[in-house]
Amino acid sequence: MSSHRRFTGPKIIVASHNEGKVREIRDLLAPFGVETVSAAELDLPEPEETGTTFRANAELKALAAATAAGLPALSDDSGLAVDGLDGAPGIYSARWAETGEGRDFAAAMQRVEKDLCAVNGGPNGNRAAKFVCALTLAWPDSHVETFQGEVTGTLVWPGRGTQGFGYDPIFEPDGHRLTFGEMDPAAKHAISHRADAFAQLIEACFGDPAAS
Ligand SMILES: O=c1nc[nH]c2c1ncn2[C@H]1C[C@H](O)[C@@H](COP(=O)(O)OP(=O)(O)OP(=O)(O)O)O1
Ligand SMILES: [Mg+2]
Repeated sequence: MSSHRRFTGPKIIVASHNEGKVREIRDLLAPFGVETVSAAELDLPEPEETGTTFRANAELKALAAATAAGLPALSDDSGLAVDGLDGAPGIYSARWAETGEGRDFAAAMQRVEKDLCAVNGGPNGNRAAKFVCALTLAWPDSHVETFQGEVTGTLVWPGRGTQGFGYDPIFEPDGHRLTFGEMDPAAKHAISHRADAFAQLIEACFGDPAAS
């Protein structure tokens, strides 16, 4: 018997204001016939990410949307954690790109590379990193289910590819020679941190109850 609460649909809020993420989450939910509406489409406010962990931020974003709109909401808090930088930028991955008027990921990637070269004494050395994703499904009564996924890889410089979003051009997942920026969306979805967390969410909250 699973102790997870199941999603009984039909409609879910994708509690994110990041278009790249919303697109990926919609792709990942597509096989389950769930109707989605994004927080941006509902004009929901973007809550301040005051948590100190991916989990805490995912939970506060999903709860804010679910309680405001009276519908189950799915959030994603994610980021790039670089081994040699003690896990930075981590939960600050979006904030490293903040310019005051929008986001500049070219600048954020440059900052990662500069900091890593400073630590390593040059472009070689330990370039291991991972992407982490916490997904929370929250209900209007404040029940939450949270799952965390990750994918390990290596940082390349300069970045390559124009697919995906955020830090994708500099991240080469282990066992692959393409960066996430060079991969087709389907190839990224097969191995990403978001897909890893998603598989756990689907199994716990969307799977066939008779099968568990
Ligand atoms: O697959 C990814 N490929 C590349 N970069 C990624 C990925 N996943 C997270 N990231 C980076 C960029 C993103 O902006 C930040 C997450 O920050 P995070 O606060 O969770 O999301 P966000 O502010 O962009 O949207 P929102 O909070 O409305 O969901 O980490
Ligand atoms: Mg955010």
